[in-house]
Amino acid sequence: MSEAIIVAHEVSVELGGNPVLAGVSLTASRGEVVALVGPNGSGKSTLLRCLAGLQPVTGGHVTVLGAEPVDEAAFWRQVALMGDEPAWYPGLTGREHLELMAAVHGESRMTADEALELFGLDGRADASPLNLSTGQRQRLHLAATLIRPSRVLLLDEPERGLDAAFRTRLGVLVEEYAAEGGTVVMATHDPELAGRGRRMSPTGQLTS
Ligand SMILES: Nc1ncnc2c1ncn2[C@@H]1O[C@H](COP(=O)(O)OP(=O)(O)OP(=O)(O)O)[C@@H](O)[C@H]1O
Repeated sequence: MSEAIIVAHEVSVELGGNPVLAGVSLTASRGEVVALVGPNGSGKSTLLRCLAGLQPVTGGHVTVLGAEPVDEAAFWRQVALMGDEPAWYPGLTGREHLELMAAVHGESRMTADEALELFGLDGRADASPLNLSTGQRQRLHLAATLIRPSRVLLLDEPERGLDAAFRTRLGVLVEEYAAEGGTVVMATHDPELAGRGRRMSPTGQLTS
């Protein structure tokens, strides 16, 4: 039996007095990809935020890497979260953002130039992220998330803005991350991407 890296046990969350998650359980092991699927508003992002220690639970419990997730530096050194678009640094190019991530985290999984090539950004490496297209900015965000070492990858709709070819490549990258021993939980509306992992729904209903 593989090592359980993420355990959510009967997690409940209320937001604004409304139940958003009602007794959701999830386990993700080392080397596993779990895809959170379900309609808009079903609680995928909320569950991811619980796993990231950003959303307190009203019932149940969560452990990540054997401890309760906490919004602290030691936790984020092991856990990479890709959610909403980050605030890009004014005056830094795309390449410089990647160099910054690689330098700060150390032992990066690839160089900035390798990441630029892998994410199809080599032609726009010296542009400000703000001057990239929506899909190019999403690729840069993914590159910045995947260049750094981590043991857990939490992705919230990573396919947003990506063209079909790159969505397929993203699926391969996620599988490779897991094959290297990482654990991935990703919320997605893309059926092909969801098919890369074990599908589960925060409502417990899998429609297809
Ligand atoms: N701050 C908040 N206060 C009250 N309700 C909230 C808040 N944030 C989210 N919700 C509600 O919680 C529910 C779950 O939202 P969540 O963003 O987790 O869904 P989701 O499955 O990720 O949706 P989507 O597919 O649209 O991204 C929704 O009904 C949403 O309206």
